[in-house]
Amino acid sequence: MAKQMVIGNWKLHGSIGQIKSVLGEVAQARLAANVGVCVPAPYIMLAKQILQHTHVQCGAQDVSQYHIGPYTGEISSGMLADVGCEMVIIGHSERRRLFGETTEQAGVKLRSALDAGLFGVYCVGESAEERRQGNAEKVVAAQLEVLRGLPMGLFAVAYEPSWAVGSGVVASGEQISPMHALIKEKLDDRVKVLYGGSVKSGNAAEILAVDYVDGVLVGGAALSAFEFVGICQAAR
Ligand SMILES: O=C(CO)COP(=O)(O)O
Repeated sequence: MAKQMVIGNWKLHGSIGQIKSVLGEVAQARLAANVGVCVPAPYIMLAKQILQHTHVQCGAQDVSQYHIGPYTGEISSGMLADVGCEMVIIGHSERRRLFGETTEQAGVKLRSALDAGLFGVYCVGESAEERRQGNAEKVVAAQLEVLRGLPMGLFAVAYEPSWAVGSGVVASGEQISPMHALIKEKLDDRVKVLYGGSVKSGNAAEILAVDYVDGVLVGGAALSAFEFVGICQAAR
């Protein structure tokens, strides 16, 4: 079986000092897993430099749907590729919920990222209310619609139920496994499906052993070298 993936999402955290100390330790760890770190955009080049002699890839957390032009504040996929960025998270629940990003926009962003040669990490997931109403599968299926026709192998899907993100509540194997199976069934069984939501070094081995889990997308625990390296070491 191909190596499981562990991707860290730093969100709006970090400084030059913190990037140097955490990624410096990650660089020393000689990780066997397929690892990526998605840092805030101003630190991508620094992260690249620190991780240059490792297999750890560097990523961004969002990208513009536009390539070039009068779009103040935007960063294009071409610019990310230009500074050595290798992957990008797209459609994270925080982008959708807090910044009103739509599935259609996320689909355009993903296509733009793939065109620039970036690996896409496309996030899907339901809210607590949507799960309570029995609509989790329907919500995720609708978020997958924009992936139709995309070539496999150039992106992964991250299943991150928003109620598990930053809450300390991890989805159970009984919730994760059928959702990952559904995602593979809707797309292609070769698509890598990662789980995200309160993954820590202490629960990573259990989550990574769940059927149809090809890796994890890690938020808070990615800010600690001890935690993040522990999660990477749990990957098979
Ligand atoms: O949103 C996440 C990763 O993208 C998950 O965040 P936490 O690991 O902090 O729950």
